[in-house]
Amino acid sequence: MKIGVVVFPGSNCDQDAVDAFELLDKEVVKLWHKDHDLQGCDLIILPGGFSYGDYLRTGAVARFSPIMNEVIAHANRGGYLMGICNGFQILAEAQLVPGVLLRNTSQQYICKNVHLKPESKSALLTAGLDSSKAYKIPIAHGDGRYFADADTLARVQDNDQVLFRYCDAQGNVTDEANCNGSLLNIAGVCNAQRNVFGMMPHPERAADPALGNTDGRLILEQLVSAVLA
Ligand SMILES: NC(=O)CC[C@H](N)C(=O)O
Repeated sequence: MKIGVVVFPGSNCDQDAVDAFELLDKEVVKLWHKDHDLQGCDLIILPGGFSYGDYLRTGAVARFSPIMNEVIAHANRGGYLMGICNGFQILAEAQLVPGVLLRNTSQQYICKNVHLKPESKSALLTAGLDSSKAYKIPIAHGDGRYFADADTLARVQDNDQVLFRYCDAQGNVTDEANCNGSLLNIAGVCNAQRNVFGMMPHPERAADPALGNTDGRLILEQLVSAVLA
């Protein structure tokens, strides 16, 4: 199994993603955004950062990077693809996952640990996680407020596509725990086919025991086992 992490101009979490998957003993390569070759990777990661300086809208320019043609074709073939933070914003711009990410209601960039409740029982990323546990994962974003029109939101819920919701440390999904004002506290969603995953929090920044929190590693382990399933 081989993992490819796409590097856009302005990506700043690509090496964190590489390090996190290497800690899981996986083969990881970086894929330059101008390339057209996914190098036979089974799982593609769009990492966090500020691709193209977040100009126009965050993710709006990166969505048109050359490699996105191959990334979209990979997803359409049923290949696994995950976007983290800016990667999630790029997935939304490419309409590979439902909904959009808007400016946080506070109008502030927020950088802190939050808690996540795994939601979807049918998505391989979350089906194996403990739904009674609140996973402590860092966020770092200014544009993380999940929004979708009413029809899309109803479809996402009915179809069990909500991956994570912001909760408190006890696992309660409350308004206070909703750090950025996302609809229904949504922190991550998948596509209807369940092979494309997007989430705002950064599991790759909570994967190394040296950093004192390995809750993110549990999520990345699920991702890897989903690809192997
Ligand atoms: N950590 C990140 O990926 C930053 C995401 C994005 N550029 C934002 O501020 O919303």
